[in-house]
Amino acid sequence: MARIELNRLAHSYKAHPSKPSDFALKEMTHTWEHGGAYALLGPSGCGKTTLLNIISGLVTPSQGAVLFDGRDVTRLPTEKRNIAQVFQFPVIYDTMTVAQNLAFPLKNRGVDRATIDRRIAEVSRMLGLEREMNRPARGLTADMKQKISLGRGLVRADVGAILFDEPLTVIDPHMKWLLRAQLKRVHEESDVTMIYVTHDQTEALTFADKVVVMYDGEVVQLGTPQELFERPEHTFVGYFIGSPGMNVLPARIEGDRAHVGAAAIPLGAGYAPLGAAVKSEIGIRPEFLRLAAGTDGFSVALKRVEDIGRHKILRCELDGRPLAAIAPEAAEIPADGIRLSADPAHVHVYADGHRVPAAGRA
Ligand SMILES: Nc1ncnc2c1ncn2[C@@H]1O[C@H](COP(=O)(O)OP(=O)(O)OP(=O)(O)O)[C@@H](O)[C@H]1O
Repeated sequence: MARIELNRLAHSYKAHPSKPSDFALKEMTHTWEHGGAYALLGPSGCGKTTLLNIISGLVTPSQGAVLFDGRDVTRLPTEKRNIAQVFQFPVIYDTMTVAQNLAFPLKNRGVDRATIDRRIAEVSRMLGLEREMNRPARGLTADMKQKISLGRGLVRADVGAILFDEPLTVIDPHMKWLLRAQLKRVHEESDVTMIYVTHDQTEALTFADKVVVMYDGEVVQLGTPQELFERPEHTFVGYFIGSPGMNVLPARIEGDRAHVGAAAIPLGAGYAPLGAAVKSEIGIRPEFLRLAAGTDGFSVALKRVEDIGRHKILRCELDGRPLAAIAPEAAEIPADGIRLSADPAHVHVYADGHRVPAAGRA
């Protein structure tokens, strides 16, 4: 188990970085609690692998420190950090059997035979590899090889953290679900800190207790799946998480009203003026919009209705911008124009992408 602290950490691959865009990782300070299951989530190029490699010791950061349980490990090589790693593609020995591959990290550290046998039996059961144990790794499918890689990551009981870099990329979709559920169970049983890199929100939300959302070299939010859903701290989080993502609309904020074109949308509380220089927007998740009766709410142009079984997605436009709303499966959708209303407690205000706290609301 390890508590991982990132202290004013930043990294540039350039020798002489001079501007923010030279940094693959912009300055961040975070503590990741021991025993937590964290997912690093973000689009390609946002810096996830760079951050993971700094934690594992493959990359030395150009600024700041990494501490494991209070000990500065910034300049320690990977093998001195007491971590296990699982990469995107299988890293196994083709000439060894499955059992020998699983035993390798333990044998390497001089663990006794009885413990090795017990651990590889546990891990093989967990991953459904029992029947393959005596087969040579060569010739196994990519799926199977990656399971062995996962097993090698999980086999040591003494590691402080296990780092996974998109470990299920080569696994077929059905098996992905099973393995993710197994990893979650392993985490619950072992209490080891796990950090799991992915660009897939489903993978992140089903695996992690805490999701670290990265965008353009920054951690834009670190929160539980529910926090990311209910209170996105950045428009990117709102847009990236959820299906469909949060509606983000340019808006003029006046006290407790947001004006989008002709629509005046009530906010949950009053806001101080944002200033003319900032890009002011509101964010409303489709789940918090509903069909309004009579003259309630605001008028939108309905473009199409998608029936996805559990509910309907109303694809609308407000002031020429797309706006999605979720309606119950049984809802009658009027053909002659619709009005929507938003739950004011779930209308967020953003200045230059960052959520603005309301006066009187956290
Ligand atoms: N060894 C390197 N040398 C120079 N630039 C690099 C190096 N590795 C990554 N970068 C750059 O740093 C930025 C962050 O890359 P990184 O691989 O950390 O992102 P990522 O979120 O893991 O992306 P992906 O999901 O595609 O792996 C990108 O602009 C990338 O081009």
